[in-house]
Amino acid sequence: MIRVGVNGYGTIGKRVADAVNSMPDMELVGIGKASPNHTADAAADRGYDIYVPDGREDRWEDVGMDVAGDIEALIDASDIVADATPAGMGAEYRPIYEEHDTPALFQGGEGADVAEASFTARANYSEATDKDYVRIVSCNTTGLNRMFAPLHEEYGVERASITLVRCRGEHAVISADPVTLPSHHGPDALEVIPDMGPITTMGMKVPTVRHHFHGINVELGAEPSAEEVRDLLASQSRIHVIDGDLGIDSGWELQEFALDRGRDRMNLYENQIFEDSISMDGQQLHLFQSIHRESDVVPENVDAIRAMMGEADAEESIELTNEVMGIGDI
Ligand SMILES: NC(=O)C1=CN([C@@H]2O[C@H](COP(=O)(O)OP(=O)(O)OC[C@H]3O[C@@H](n4cnc5c(N)ncnc54)[C@H](OP(=O)(O)O)[C@@H]3O)[C@@H](O)[C@H]2O)C=CC1
Ligand SMILES: O=C(OP(=O)(O)O)[C@H](O)COP(=O)(O)O
Repeated sequence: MIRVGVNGYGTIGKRVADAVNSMPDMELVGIGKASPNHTADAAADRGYDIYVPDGREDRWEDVGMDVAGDIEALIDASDIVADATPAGMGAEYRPIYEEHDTPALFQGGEGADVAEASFTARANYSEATDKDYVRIVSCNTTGLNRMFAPLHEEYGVERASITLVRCRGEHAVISADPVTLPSHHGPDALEVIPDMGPITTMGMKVPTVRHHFHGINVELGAEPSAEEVRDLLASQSRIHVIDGDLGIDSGWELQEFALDRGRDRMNLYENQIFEDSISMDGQQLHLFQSIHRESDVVPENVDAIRAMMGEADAEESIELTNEVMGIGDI
């Protein structure tokens, strides 16, 4: 059994904790959380032990919530920690993980230099084998890498130009995010698949929630038909090619789709590629895909834990994770 601590129990951490807790080869030691709010209450209801930053115990006791110890106790009790603290805080925690000699994996809000490798299971699982510090790239970059990896293996990705429309749920404006180019996604994709052609990514943000959209243009090293590309992408276990007849064209429809399929927390772990958008013009591939920002990195966390612990190869880990989480059942 791999004993896993999940430090940070927000959007990503709560999903990673549930996934770890459901794996037959893992034991969830507990979760790290700062404030004793409703999310903490829900974690306690799920039976998760809660560890809090040193010095905060009184706040929890004041509202009658049990604390199992401080975060350093969580780190000590764990074989590995999945860090899902707010962007940038993982880098502050890294020296503490090192002091406790506990390997850790980080999320995409951290810079590449927080870890020894950046990770997407489909693309570079073995890069994380026996490493102590690994970064799961962001939700958008994970979605790009899952698409790039089979295209690059089959045809070669000679160059790509991607427009990312990122859901940010903030003010009712559309903005460049950031104005400078490229956004971090292209460089991060190349951290994972370094031998692809230049990748230019342009980020925008819009005031909506849960689902990012990507307008994709990839120049391939061959001229397959749109049907061949469709079949290749549909054969990937973490890509769902949405049948055009289903009438899905928005993040709202995708949320309904997830709920109707009984997905916990509206999770859609798979890239959602719109079948009717897949087009080829010579070597140029165009398509639209959507990424559920809250959940696509969750199976990647599970696989990275196995890779870092040297417990399984890529195929074994991905298959087990998919089976337990119901990935590919839609
Ligand atoms: N949100 C998303 O859709 C995605 C996020 N990511 C990345 O995942 C990481 C986590 O993001 P997200 O889940 O959104 O973050 P959230 O803000 O939702 O959650 C952060 C968690 O960390 C806890 N926390 C705060 N301070 C501490 C501390 N000192 N020690 C331990 N825990 C602490 C928070 O507790 P409390 O609530 O009590 O303050 C909260 O539980 C970031 O790197 C982000 O960029 C990647 C893909 C998608
Ligand atoms: O949506 C996200 O997080 P955030 O909006 O909570 O910062 C993910 O971290 C992915 O963002 P990005 O891949 O566009 O950087």
